[in-house]
Amino acid sequence: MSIAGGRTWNCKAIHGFRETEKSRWSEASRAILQRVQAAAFTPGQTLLSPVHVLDLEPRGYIKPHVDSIKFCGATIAGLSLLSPSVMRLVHTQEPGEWLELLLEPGSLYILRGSARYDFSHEILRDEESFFGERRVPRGRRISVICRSLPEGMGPGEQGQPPPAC
Ligand SMILES: O=C(O)CCC(=O)C(=O)O
Ligand SMILES: [Fe+2]
Repeated sequence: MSIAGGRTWNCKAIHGFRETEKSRWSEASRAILQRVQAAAFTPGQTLLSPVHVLDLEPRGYIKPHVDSIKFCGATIAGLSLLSPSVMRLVHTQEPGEWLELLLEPGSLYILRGSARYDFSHEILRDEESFFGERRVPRGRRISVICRSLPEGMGPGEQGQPPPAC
């Protein structure tokens, strides 16, 4: 399955989804992407292009993973749209060290530093979607994800496999 013209990546971490890579945006969307990029990236970082758009169905979820360092650099910035969701970060060496983020529609999360490399990230499935005591019912969720390229990789050398695999 793919969104208009998109390429489907077969990824084990993500369930109940379709996705695409998008390089053409309306002027209004470009302005939003520029704000995201100004907030999340330093001028020295080259961005993976095009932008990754992920459409998770209400029953869809993302299992814990660390984006591949082969294809994704030091920063991941995700704009979370439509349904609220809970993102959980768990330390890969110390599973008792974890935190959860409530991603309200329109919120932006930025994974960099330790959060990028030392913690896995996941989006909880509807049955487990709680933020503390608060139930966060899941509906369709769309995320728009900007990533930096691995250090030293030029725009022409971008790898093809999905960062989550
Ligand atoms: O949907 C998101 O916000 C995160 C997606 C993700 O983790 C990935 O594509 O690697
Ligand atoms: Fe990821």
